Amino acid sequence: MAAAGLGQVLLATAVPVERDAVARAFGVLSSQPDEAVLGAAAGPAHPFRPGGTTAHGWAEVIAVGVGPALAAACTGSVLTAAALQGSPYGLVVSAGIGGGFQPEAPVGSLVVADEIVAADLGAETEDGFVPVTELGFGTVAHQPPADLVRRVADATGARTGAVLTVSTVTGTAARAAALRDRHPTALAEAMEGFGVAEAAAAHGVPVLEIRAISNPVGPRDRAAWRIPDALAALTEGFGKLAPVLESWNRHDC
Ligand SMILES: O=C(O)c1cccc(C(=O)CC[C@H]2O[C@@H](n3cnc4c(=O)[nH]cnc43)[C@H](O)[C@@H]2O)c1
Repeated sequence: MAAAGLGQVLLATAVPVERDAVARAFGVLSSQPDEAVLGAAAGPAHPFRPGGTTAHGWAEVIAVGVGPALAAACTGSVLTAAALQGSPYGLVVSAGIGGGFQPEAPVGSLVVADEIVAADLGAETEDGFVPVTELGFGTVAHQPPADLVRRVADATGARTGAVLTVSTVTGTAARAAALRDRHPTALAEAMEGFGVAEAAAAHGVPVLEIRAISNPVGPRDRAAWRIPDALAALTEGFGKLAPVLESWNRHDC
């Protein structure tokens, strides 16, 4: 595999609580102002200004916003800025909480993506969903480095499978079943992975996605989301991951 250990690791979460849960694993707190991520909710400022958390000097943890579009734009901005400064990132990790397909990915478990899939990028037809690739456009999936995925799974006990990126959180059993029909290896869904992966691919940088499961994918029951448990799992998982990511940073794989 090509040399990939030549730059820092960019850890991209959606929201500040996820960013802080990851940063806690490295014993640091964020220097990124929350209002830089929360955007309209916090005032008229631009939704993102770079400036994150340095962890061990080899990783940066930032919140890039909710949804694939904002995540792609913010991640791309950070990767471009780093490249222009002559210190490009060597790996990007999309991280945070997510919904888990049951029973394979229970609440509180960790999932590492062997494939990052845009699950609703396409067209609805009388015959069902058609991905953009079948319409002759773009891409709908990115593959993280298999060797790194295996090492992450070995270090953390994370389950390995496809992680779907959706723009609409699944809220019915029918939708969950349709997604699983189309993506039999899917273990989780979230809202940023594919956007982060597109930005990384545009820069020729490898990507990972790691999700701590906060809720089942299925009928909407927001009160049942176990966000604190998932954030704790995220912190614990990244605590175990530090040596794996750091060695990826130092060596060719
Ligand atoms: O209450 C809602 O329905 C809702 C709608 C949009 C976003 C949220 C968040 O809490 C955002 C945080 C983050 O969580 C990820 N996530 C967690 N569970 C799921 C899921 O079942 N399906 C998709 N994404 C999920 C996602 O990456 C968000 O960025 C709540």
